[in-house]
Amino acid sequence: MAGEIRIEIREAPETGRVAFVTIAHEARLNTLNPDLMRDFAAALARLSADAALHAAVLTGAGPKAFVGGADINVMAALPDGEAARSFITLVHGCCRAVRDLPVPVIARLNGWTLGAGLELAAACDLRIAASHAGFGMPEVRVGIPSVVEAALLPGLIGWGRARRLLLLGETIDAAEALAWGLVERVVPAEALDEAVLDWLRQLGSAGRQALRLQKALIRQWESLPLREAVAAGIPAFAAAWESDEPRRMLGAFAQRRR
Ligand SMILES: C/C=C/C(=O)SCCNC(=O)CCNC(=O)[C@H](O)C(C)(C)COP(=O)(O)OP(=O)(O)OC[C@H]1O[C@@H](n2cnc3c(N)ncnc32)[C@H](O)[C@@H]1OP(=O)(O)O
Repeated sequence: MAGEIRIEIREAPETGRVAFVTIAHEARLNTLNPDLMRDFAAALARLSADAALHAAVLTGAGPKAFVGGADINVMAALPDGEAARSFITLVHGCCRAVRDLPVPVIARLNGWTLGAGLELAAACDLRIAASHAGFGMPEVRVGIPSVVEAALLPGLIGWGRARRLLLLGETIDAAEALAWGLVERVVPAEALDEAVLDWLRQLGSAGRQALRLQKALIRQWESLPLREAVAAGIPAFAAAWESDEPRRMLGAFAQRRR
């Protein structure tokens, strides 16, 4: 089936080592089919093992879409519930692979971000959108519920707005997505790469181990009751001292103050 996953590793002193992951199925708005999803999850699993990686950027090929959703033609041909279960497990596997990447992942939303595409974006740690991008969960309009990582949406935008996306199938523009908290930044398309670079530089100036510990802790905070979420921070803080990063970076700060 058409489409591919492109991985490019770029390394620069101000950003550290960064993986640029592109979902490339431009003719079909980078929609997700089973082969593409298997390749995506496998590629991200390989990236997870890269101990020198500092951050990742996830985007879609071309100017029109980040990901236009799961492939409707494939879903229309699913013969039964068992096949549907396998298909949605692949979608979930892609979102989980993003969440499981131990480094911060920036979603570079270069256009339509719909259905499974919005779930992938929600699975990222930071979202930046081009001003022409559009967002929505049109599943109910094609007779299916929004499931798996759609469950992240209420945490981002609240239950009322999530219901507007999930039940009304509303499509919103980038300005509204920013106002709702669905994305963290919106810029004109021609400024998208510079804005991504700006975030990568900020991540690049932070400790690699600290970012990894922070991402893992945020994931725990998302699912734990408050008391356990707070307690989970203590071993995470202690774990930071397993490398020389805190001593080195705290020491450098103290040195500059002197
Ligand atoms: C478990 C997860 C489920 C889901 O994700 S459900 C959500 C699925 N997504 C959607 O419902 C969006 C469907 N697409 C659209 O409504 C439109 O596209 C847009 C409004 C996003 C863009 O419209 P325009 O700019 O006119 O582009 P275009 O000509 O419609 O699309 C270019 C090519 O992409 C194919 N395509 C678009 N979305 C999908 C899709 N989700 N699955 C399969 N193909 C898709 C089209 O058919 C066409 O292809 P061709 O030129 O061969 O006709």
